[in-house]
Amino acid sequence: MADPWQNEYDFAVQVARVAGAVIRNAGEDETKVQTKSCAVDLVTQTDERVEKIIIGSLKEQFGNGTHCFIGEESVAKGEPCILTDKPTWIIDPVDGTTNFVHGFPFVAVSIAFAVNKELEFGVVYSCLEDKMYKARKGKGAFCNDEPIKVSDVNDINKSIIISEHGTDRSIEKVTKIFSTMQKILCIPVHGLRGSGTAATNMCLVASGASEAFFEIGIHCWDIAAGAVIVKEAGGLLLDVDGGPFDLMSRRMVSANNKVIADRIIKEIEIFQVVRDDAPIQKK
Ligand SMILES: O=P(O)(O)OC(CO)CO
Ligand SMILES: [Mg+2]
Repeated sequence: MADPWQNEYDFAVQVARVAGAVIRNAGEDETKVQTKSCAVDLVTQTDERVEKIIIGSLKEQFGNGTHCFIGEESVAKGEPCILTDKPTWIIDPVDGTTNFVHGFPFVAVSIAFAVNKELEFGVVYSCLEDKMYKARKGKGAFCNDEPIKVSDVNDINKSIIISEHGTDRSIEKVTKIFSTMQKILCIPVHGLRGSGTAATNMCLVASGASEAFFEIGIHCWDIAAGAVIVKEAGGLLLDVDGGPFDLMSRRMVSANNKVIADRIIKEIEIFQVVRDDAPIQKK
C-alpha cells in the first residue's frame, strides 16, 4: 500500500527549508526581543512570522478542515494545545530563540505530524548549519539524505550527555537541575553538553554524537519531530522516571539504548511541571 502520509512528509521538508531561509536572512530588527512566560522566555517577530508562514502553507496545501495545528506561538496566544486522534501538525518555528537572538549558531525549525496520537514523521532543519534531519515511522532517519544511527556506546563512562537549564529560574528548580548535572558529570561521563535547542539536541543523539539528551520543562513542539528521528535512528524515548514517554508531559529522556537511559534516569531529580495539555487556568 502507498504510504498514506508521503505527500505531507515531503511537503514538511520543503516548508522547513523555506522557514529556515527566512530565519537565516532575518535582519537585525527581526531579532528584537519580547518576553512570554517570564523574563528569559523570549520571542521575536521572526518566531511569529515563521509560524504564520509554516501554518499558512500547510493549511493552503492540506486545509480541508481535517488537519489540526499545535504551534508554539499560537499556543502562546491562547490556542489549545490538545492532541486528538485527528491528523495534527506540531510546530516549533524557531527552536532555540535565545540562540537566534544572540547569534549563537544553533537554531532549528521543527515540524512533526501525528495521527491517532501517534507520531508519523518528524523534520528538524538546523538552518544555520544547513542540516535537514528527517524521519518517517518505520523508514529510518536521515541527515541531508544520508542515513543516521545512534551511537553503540553502552558504557556510561564513555558517553556525552546533553541537558539544558530551561527558562524557570526558581532556586528550587535550578538547584535540582544542577544537582542532577553534577551527579551525571561525576559518574563520570566524558562530558555534558547543550546546544540550546531541544530539537537539535535530539538530532545529535540520533546521529551518534551524544548518547542521551534529557530535560524536564521542554514542550511538545520542541521534541515531537526529534522523537521520531531518535526512534528511527535506533534510539529510545522514556519518561524521566523510566516509564513510557508521554509527548505532552514536558518530561523526556532520549537515548541511544536502555543501558545508558537507565543509568541517567537513576540520577535525575524530578521536579513538577504543568503538562502542555493542562486546562489553561492551571498554566
Ligand atoms: O527556543 P524555544 O522554542 O523556546 O525552545 C527552547 C526550549 O523550550 C529550546 O529548545
Ligand atoms: Mg522550542
